[in-house]
Amino acid sequence: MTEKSEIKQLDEKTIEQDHLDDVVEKIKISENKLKEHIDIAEDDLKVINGAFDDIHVGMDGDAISMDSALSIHAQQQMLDERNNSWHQSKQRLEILKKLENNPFFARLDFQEKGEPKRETIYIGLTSFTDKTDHFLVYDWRAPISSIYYDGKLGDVEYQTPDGLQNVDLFLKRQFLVENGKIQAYFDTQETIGDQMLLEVLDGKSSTHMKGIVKTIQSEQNKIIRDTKSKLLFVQGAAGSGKTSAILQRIAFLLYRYRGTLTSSQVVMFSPNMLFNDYIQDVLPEMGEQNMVQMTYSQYLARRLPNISVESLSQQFEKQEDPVKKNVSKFVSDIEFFKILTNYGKLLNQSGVSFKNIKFQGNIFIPKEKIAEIYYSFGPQYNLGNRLDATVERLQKMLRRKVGSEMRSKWVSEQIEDLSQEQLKMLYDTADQEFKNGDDEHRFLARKIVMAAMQKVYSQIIHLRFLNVSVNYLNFLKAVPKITDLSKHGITEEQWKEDIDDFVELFNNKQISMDDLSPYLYLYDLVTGKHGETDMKFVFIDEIQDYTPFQLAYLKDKFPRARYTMLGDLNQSIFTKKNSQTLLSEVQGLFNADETRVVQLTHSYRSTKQITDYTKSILTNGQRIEPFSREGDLPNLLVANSIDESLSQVIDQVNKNDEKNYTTAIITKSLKESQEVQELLQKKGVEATWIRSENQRLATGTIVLPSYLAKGLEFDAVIMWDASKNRFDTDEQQLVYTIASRAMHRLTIATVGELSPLLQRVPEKYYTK
Ligand SMILES: Nc1ncnc2c1ncn2[C@@H]1O[C@H](COP(=O)(O)OP(=O)(O)OP(=O)(O)O)[C@@H](O)[C@H]1O
Repeated sequence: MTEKSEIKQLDEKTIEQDHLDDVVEKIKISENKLKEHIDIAEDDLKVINGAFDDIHVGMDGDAISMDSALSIHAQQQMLDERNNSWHQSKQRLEILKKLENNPFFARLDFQEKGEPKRETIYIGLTSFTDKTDHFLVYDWRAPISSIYYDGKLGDVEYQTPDGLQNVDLFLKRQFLVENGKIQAYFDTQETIGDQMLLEVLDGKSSTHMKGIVKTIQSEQNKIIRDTKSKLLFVQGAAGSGKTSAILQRIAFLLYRYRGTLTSSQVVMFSPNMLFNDYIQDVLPEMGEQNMVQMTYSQYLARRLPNISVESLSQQFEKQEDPVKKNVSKFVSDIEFFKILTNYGKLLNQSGVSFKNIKFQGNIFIPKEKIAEIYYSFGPQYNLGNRLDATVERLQKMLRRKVGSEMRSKWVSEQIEDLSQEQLKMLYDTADQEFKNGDDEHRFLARKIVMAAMQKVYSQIIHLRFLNVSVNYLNFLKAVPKITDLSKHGITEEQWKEDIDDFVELFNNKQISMDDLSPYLYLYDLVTGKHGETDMKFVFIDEIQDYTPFQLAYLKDKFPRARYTMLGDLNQSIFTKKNSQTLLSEVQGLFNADETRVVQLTHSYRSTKQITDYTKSILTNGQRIEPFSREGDLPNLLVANSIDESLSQVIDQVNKNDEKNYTTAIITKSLKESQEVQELLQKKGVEATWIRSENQRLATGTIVLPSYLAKGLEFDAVIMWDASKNRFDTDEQQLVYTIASRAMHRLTIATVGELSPLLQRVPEKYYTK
C-alpha cells in the first residue's frame, strides 16, 4: 500500500468509526425508550394482577356475577396485551444489545435504475430505524442485502417480493467490528472476500455451532433465499456449510414470512440428539426462536411408547449377511412404499383384523362382530371413514348395554356393599334426595355401570380394538403374493425368516428400524390419518442416512410442507452405497419443476491439507474444492501394539493441547471408544467418553464412536486404530466421515499395516 492510500484508509476508517458511533448512540437511545416501556408494562401488569385478585376475593364461592365476569374478561384481555407488548419489547431489547456491540458488518453503495441519487446502506444482524422508514441498519435478510452476498460490482439484480430488481453496485465494504470498534475493513470485488472468511475459519471449534451471517458465500446464499422450490436438495461435501446454511435459511424464512410463519411450523430432522444440542444456539443468537427439532426415530418412536425401537448403536453395529441386506434394501425402497399403499386400498374390501372388546374379563363385543360392522359400510367409504363409522356404532352398542347391565347381579351386589364414604362420592350433592328406594338404586346403578364402562369406552375411542400388529403381519405375509421377491434376490423362505424375526422381536416388545416406518404407515392408512398439514417447512439433515421409504413416509406426514433436504452422499454410514441413487428416488416424489438441486463444492471446515487428504479417500471423483487455509499435513502414527499406539496418541493429544486444540479421538465402534477411554484413564489422561446421543459435548479431550460424530467438528481429530482389518471394503464413507471432522489437525493411528481404504491416499498428502 502506498503512503497516500494508507492515509486515505485511515481517514475512511475514522469516518466509518464516527458513523458507527453515531448509530450506536441512536441504538442506546432506542434501548432506553424500550426499557422505559418495559418498566411501564411491568407496573401495569402488577396493577392488573392486583385488580384480578380483588375480583377473586369478591366471589365468596357464590355464582359469579355478570359484572365480575365482564370485568375478568376485560382484565384478561388487557393482561394478554400487556404481556405481549412486554415480551416483544424484551426480545427487541435483547437484539438491540447485540447490535450495540456490532451494529453492522457491511456497507453497500449503489444506485437504483431510474433513480437520480446514489444510496449508501449498512447491513447488520437486524434492521434498525431511528424514525419511520429511516433505516440506519438493514437486516441481512432484507431483499437488498442479498447483493452483498451474491453479486460482483456493477449491474446486479436481487429478488424482491414483487419481482427482480436491478441496481448498479459501486462499493461493497466489509467491517471487522469488535465491541463497537472497527478493527479493519475491506473493500471487495468478489463475494465475501477470502480475508474475512479466513479470519472466521481460523478460529477454534466450540461445543456449540456458530452462525455465519457475515460471511455467507454466494452458493450458500442461493439456498438460504430460495422461496420457490417444493424440494430443495442440497448435496455438499463434508464441511461445505450445509448445516450452517440451512440454519441461516430458517432465520431467513422466519423473517421473510413474519406474521404468517412461526418457528413451530418449521421442523428439522437431525442425525442425533447430540447434534441437536450442538446447533441449538445458532437461531437464538440471531434473535429467532428455534424450530422444532427431532430425530426421525424419535418422531416415530413416541407413537409406540411400549415398544423399544432399535437404537443408533444397534443399527450401526448390526453385521448383516448379504441376504438380510437384500431384504433390508427391498423394504427400504419406494416400491415397497407403493406396495403398502396399494395393499391399503385392498383393505377396503377385506382383511383388517380386530381384537375382542372386553369388559370385566369377558368378551363384550367379539372381533368377528366388529369386522362385520366395519365391512357393513358401502364401497363409498374409505378406510378412515369406515373406522369412524365403526367407532360410532360401537359406542351406540355400549350405550344400549348400559341399561341391561344396570339390572345385572354384580351391580346390585356392589350397591349393597357400598360404605357411607363411597355413597357420598357417588351422590351429586351431599344431601341428594330421591323419590324412593328404586329411584336411588337406579341412580347408583347407572353411576356404577358408567364408571365400569369407562374403560370400554376408552378402548373404543382409542381404537384398541384394531389389531395393529396382526394387520402388519398379514401384510408381510401377503407381500410374496403381490410382488415377485426373486427380482430382489430374496426367496420366499428368506422372506419367511424375516417375518419370524419381526415376530420374535415384537414379542419382546422391540421393533427394528426397517419395520418401524412401514408398521406406522400401515396404521396411518387404516386409521385414515392425514398428516400434519400445519407444518410449512421440513428440513432433513444428513439425508444420506434416510431410506427412500422413510422420505416418502415423511412426505406423507407433512403433505403441505416445503422440503429442504441436505446431505453428503459420501457420508452414508448407515445406508452405505444405497444412497447414491437416493437423489433420483426422492426427486420422483416431487414435480420436476418444483425441485431444485444445489451442489456445494467448497469445503470450509478443514485446512487445505486436511481436505486434500480426505478427498483422496473417496474413489468416485467427487468435486471438492479445498478452501485455501494452510495447516500441517495430516500425520500417520504407525505402532506395533495397542500399547505403543496409545502412547503415540497421548503424545499427539499433548501436542494438540499445546496449540490449544480440542482433540476428539474417534473410534469406529462404541465398544472401542469405551476401551480407549479406559486405557487413557489408566495412563492418567483425562478425556470425556461420549457414549450416547443424549449426552452433551464436553470441553477438553473427548472420545466418541464414529456414528455420534456425524455433523460435528473438532480442532483436532485422531482416528483410532485405522489398521488393515478394522474396516470393510464398503466402509470408505465411514472413514471419510471420521477424517473430515477435523478443522486444523488430523492424525491417523494404526497398529501394524494401515487399512487399504487409507493406503490409497498419495504419500505427498501426509507425514509418517
Ligand atoms: N460461509 C461461511 N462462513 C464462515 N464459516 C463457514 C461458512 N460456511 C461454512 N462455514 C464453517 O464451516 C464448517 C462446516 O460447516 P457445516 O458444519 O455447516 O458443514 P456441513 O456441510 O454441514 O458439514 P458435514 O456434512 O461434514 O457435517 C463450520 O465450522 C462452519 O461454521
